[in-house]
Amino acid sequence: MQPNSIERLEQLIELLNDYAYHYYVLDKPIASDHDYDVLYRELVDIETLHPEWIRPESPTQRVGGQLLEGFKKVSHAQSMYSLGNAFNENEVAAFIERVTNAASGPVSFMCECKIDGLAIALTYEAGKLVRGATRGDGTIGEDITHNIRTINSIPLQLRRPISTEVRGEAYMPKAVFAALNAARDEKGEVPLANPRNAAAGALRQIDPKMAKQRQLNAFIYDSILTESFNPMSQEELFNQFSEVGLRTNPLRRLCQTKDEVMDFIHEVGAKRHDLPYDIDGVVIKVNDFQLREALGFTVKAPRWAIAYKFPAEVATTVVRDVEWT
Ligand SMILES: NC(=O)c1c(N)nc(OC2CCCC2)nc1O[C@@H]1CCC[C@@H]1O
Repeated sequence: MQPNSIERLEQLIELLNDYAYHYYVLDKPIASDHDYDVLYRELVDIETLHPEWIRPESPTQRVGGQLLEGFKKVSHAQSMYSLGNAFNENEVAAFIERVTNAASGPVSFMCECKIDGLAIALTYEAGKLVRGATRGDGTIGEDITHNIRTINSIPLQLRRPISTEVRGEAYMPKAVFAALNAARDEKGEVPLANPRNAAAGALRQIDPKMAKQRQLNAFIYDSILTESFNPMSQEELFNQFSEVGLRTNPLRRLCQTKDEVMDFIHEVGAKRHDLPYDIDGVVIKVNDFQLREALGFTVKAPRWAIAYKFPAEVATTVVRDVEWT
């Protein structure tokens, strides 16, 4: 294969995107940073020699050059629903009872961490990322493709050439939030209030270079054009997401009873402070898609899911000991 050939360019894109999948999506690197950097440099060199060969799915294209004036509006093909809330075990029990009464047999529930970030919608055509949008009011969002592309765990090209729209949560990892605030403190700048606001600010940046600096991450949890996926359940949908290269949160559990749901809620609640991301609860979803179909939606939210919210935390303000002179 010729060194500066289009075949070599295509091979490098495939290789580098595969390395990125293992590193950012599976969190299991298969190449050293050095090896990645050497190949990345080779790709940049070929693209510099032949700019007409540059592909949108090339890893060198994550940070675009042109700045937008503003954000285009996006009307969601299917509403991005919100979730009804449950604040205690009784309300969880009531949800489970209501759903079980509507079912013809035992119901299983997929329980997921409720990531405290921003809902996003990603559109892929023939496996290539063509659009990223905010939830907005659930019906109309904003086109933030240029910033979505800077999130390393969101593939620019799926591992299967499918066309679909998937939904998930973009968030700022706690460690990134702490580092950004330390840097701002150094410069005497006002600190960011919390990771959620910081992520919202990042996705609203006009300049993708600024968004990239915010080092956001994302988990995918839903899809609306499921003809590309043919899942019978949330469990299967998560497995199919992984197969095509989409990142999902492994901290989830399929539960058969209210007690198992509550056990998961208590376990996640106990480890909440050690998680690398902020959560504000647990989302409890009917696993089976046929039962979801039967239950349907209210105007605002699905009848087949509920968000158990953790009690608001008491902000412990540390009062410094005053040196009495
Ligand atoms: N924040 C989350 O981690 C989360 C999740 N794990 N799963 C869902 O499922 C959707 C599917 C249909 C209705 C809710 N939604 C989530 O967050 C939503 C986005 C908008 C309102 C909720 O925060």
